[in-house]
Amino acid sequence: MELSQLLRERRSVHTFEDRPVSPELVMELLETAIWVPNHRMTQPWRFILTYGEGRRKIAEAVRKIKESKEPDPSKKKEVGQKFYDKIMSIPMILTVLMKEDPSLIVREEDYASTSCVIHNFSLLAWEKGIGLVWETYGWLHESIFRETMGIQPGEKVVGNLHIGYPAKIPPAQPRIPAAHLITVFDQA
Ligand SMILES: Cc1cc2nc3c(=O)[nH]c(=O)nc-3n(C[C@H](O)[C@H](O)[C@H](O)COP(=O)(O)O)c2cc1C
Repeated sequence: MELSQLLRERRSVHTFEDRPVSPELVMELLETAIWVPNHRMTQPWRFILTYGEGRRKIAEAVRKIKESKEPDPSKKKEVGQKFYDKIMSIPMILTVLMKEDPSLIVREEDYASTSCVIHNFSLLAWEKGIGLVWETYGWLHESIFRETMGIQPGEKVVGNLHIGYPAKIPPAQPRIPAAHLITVFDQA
């Protein structure tokens, strides 16, 4: 597939077939995805790959978080179970972490590079028929989740990528043409 077609046709995918994704394939794609521009070559990223029975760790952590936040005691169990089931319905989750440099400038550059890794990975996956969505829900920053995943102080959770074979591909969301957003200086 032409790169331009791949870029235009990729979508964020939210619902997946009940079909496993090969961890070997994901690792192979990730090895290519990390070839991003990276000022100072800090390579600040780290990844946690969760699938199969491993998903129960995340599902249990989310259950605890959601139960603790539900004010109505009669609804706690139901709400916790809903989020537990949601996590268990996702074939694979890639948690993307980034070392947070004390310098704001370096941190911003590092976040830009890590975002490039994620998008590279997302395009490579799409080329193989695998969909994903980059999720940044609030509970990524809860201590229960961090402890469950062994996330160290000074590591930023950039996102959870929900990965799987798409059950449904959402329609494209329109983009403002770049031509409407560009200022050109071509004369003195
Ligand atoms: C930094 C970032 C965070 C995102 N967080 C979420 C999220 O928490 N939940 C979600 O459904 N989509 C999330 N998305 C996906 C966007 O909603 C999606 O890219 C956008 O709707 C455009 O759709 P498309 O990717 O199919 O073109 C995120 C995307 C980015 C780049």
